[in-house]
Amino acid sequence: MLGSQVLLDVPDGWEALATVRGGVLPVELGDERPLLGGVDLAEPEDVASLVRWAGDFDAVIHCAAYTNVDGAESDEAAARRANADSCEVLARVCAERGARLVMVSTDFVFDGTASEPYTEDAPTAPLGAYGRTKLEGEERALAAHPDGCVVARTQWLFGPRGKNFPGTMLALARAGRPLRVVDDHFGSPTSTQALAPALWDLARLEAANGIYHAACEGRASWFELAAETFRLARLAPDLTPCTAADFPRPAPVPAFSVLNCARLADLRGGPLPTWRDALAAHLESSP
Ligand SMILES: NC(=O)C1=CN([C@@H]2O[C@H](COP(=O)(O)OP(=O)(O)OC[C@H]3O[C@@H](n4cnc5c(N)ncnc54)[C@H](OP(=O)(O)O)[C@@H]3O)[C@@H](O)[C@H]2O)C=CC1
Ligand SMILES: Cc1cn([C@H]2C[C@H](O)[C@@H](COP(=O)(O)OP(=O)(O)O[C@H]3O[C@@H](C)C(=O)[C@@H](O)[C@H]3O)O2)c(=O)[nH]c1=O
Repeated sequence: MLGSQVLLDVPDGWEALATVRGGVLPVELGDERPLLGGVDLAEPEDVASLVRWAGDFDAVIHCAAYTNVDGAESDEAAARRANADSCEVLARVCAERGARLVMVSTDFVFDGTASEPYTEDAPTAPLGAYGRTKLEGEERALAAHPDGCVVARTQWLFGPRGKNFPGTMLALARAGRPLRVVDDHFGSPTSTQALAPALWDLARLEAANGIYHAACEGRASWFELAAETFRLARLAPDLTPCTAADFPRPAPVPAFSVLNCARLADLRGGPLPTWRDALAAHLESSP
């Protein structure tokens, strides 16, 4: 989901090369976008060949990951490979080449017991395998490339391509399904369209270093996000709030993971848009 948006938002003066693991390219991006298939980013040989083939580069924005939060509980090794091994492989290559690495991470590195938005230096304590392996990726990337690695932690992503919560809600509602949605977990829904330019800034701005929280402004429960999605889409499904306990899932997840994004706003001269504005823009462009 996010990687395709980053590729669509290449800033003026930059050229980008994107990779996918399978041979199938996201054709809707257009044939002219430079995409390379068959690259496993956790495989040092694949990355070494890629770099030999691509030549000099200034930065890598690492969006690939194992994002099936529940699936990671029963296959942590696969999650670790995608979420941690790949970060170290890329960090080593970037360090050798003097290039910057921006790696995308998650609010799930926190345990969700806070009551105020998490700052970058708040203690991490992931509850499940997805968050644990993402945190390991952060640590291994920063250790391998201390002077040139930037970690961008984001959360609750939605966007025009790929599986995302507002899209799931719209599909279920259009299928006429009654919906019960968790109303006691809170985060900041964030659009890939708002986030991608911020990731490019983290890659471009020499002043950027260390960890940044990068999410849309404002907070919501999943229920509030569903309700706003239906309001904007002019749908009125049978929607009922429930607790997380009413909606059991394999992975333990944080109840409150709102991120304090002041550090990124200082760097860029302003915050990302509110999640409500970002959701409206998303639904206007992909109804
Ligand atoms: N979605 C969300 O709500 C959030 C996401 N994030 C982070 O943002 C980033 C982007 O997430 P999102 O766009 O949702 O991810 P997606 O799940 O949509 O896409 C992840 C991509 O990574 C690829 N991938 C996985 N392992 C490898 C590998 N070893 N080598 C090459 N490619 C690989 C997958 O390929 P394949 O199809 O072959 O498996 C897939 O195309 C991730 O780092 C994620 O952890 C952070 C917070 C929230
Ligand atoms: C489909 C459905 C989900 N839910 C709840 C379950 C869950 O708590 C919440 C969101 O469901 P998702 O499957 O989108 O959640 P999940 O995949 O856990 O979302 C997370 O993904 C990873 C990659 C991140 O990094 C996080 O920031 C976060 O976005 O909605 C309902 O309450 N009712 C429903 O009908």
